[in-house]
Amino acid sequence: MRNASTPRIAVIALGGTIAMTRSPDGDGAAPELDADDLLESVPGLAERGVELTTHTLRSVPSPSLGLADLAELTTLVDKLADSDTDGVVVTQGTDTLEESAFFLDLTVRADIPLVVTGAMRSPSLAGADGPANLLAAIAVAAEPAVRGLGCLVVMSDEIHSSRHVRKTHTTSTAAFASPDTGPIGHLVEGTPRLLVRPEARTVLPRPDAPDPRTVPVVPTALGDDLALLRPYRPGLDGLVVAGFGVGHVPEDTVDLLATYAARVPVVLATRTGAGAVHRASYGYPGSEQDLQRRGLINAGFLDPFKARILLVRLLERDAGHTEISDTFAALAG
Ligand SMILES: NC(=O)C[C@H](N)C(=O)O
Repeated sequence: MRNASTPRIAVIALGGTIAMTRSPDGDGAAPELDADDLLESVPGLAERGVELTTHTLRSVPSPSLGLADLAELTTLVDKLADSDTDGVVVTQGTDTLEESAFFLDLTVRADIPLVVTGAMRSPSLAGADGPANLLAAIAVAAEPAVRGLGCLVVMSDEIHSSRHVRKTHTTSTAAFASPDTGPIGHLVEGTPRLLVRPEARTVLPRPDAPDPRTVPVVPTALGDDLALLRPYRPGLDGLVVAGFGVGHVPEDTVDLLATYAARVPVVLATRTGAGAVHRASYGYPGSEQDLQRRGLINAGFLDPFKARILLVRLLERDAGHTEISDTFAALAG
């Protein structure tokens, strides 16, 4: 019989480097390992006093994950929470981990501890970080104090809120950081210690069936007149512009962006990697003030890729311009 005080943690594997092996013929690493294999590689797991269930939902590199996969993942997490699961750990590739985590934060109904983790080094490399990250993630998922905090990311013994965390390095095992806030906690001798609480989460109801939307992220670049968006492309449902600095674009792209903003939601984020888009610091054509006067929506602290996830989720439920800008204002800071 199950001991009622033993936390019951579900581990859901999606693939990624944490689950990759190298083929003997010299090809690079590719996902092979399932959730059971991942747990077998974790030293000290038996002493953690948790009961584990495993689910291998996908076995893909994370660049190939899609919103339909995340919708299915959300359904599974909510289903597990409705059974007797106390916490959930999702393992996936690190390339898109910050987007998945934010999607889950916006979408999962349940308020059980939910943690996403991965690895920068595959199991066959010296100093593979997957087992330590998985052990730490399980410890956080088993921690009742993180209940209700939304989806968290645990990497390198740091606990991050999904709203602020970013992959900031291509290879370092310390690739994950929250440039605007720092980590919300750490693992100290294997035990989660929360230092601050993340901002309250917003949960957006899910549509009954996946309803894909076409929303590209378009970065600005010196001398680029956004030719890819010309002539006007009616197939786009929305746009996220990753502008310069606090939210700027070249003057010769302003009319084009205003044309889009008159028809579809256009969100203004920053390509800098940290800090918020401003509202009224600059007043020249192409400044953040000019663009917001022309209908662009301020992404606040949300980076362009998370802004896209939020916009897609809002469009999926047919939110209008006012609801979209109100949600961004409330959630993006
Ligand atoms: N470190 C990783 O997991 C990178 C890998 N390309 C992935 O995202 O699946």
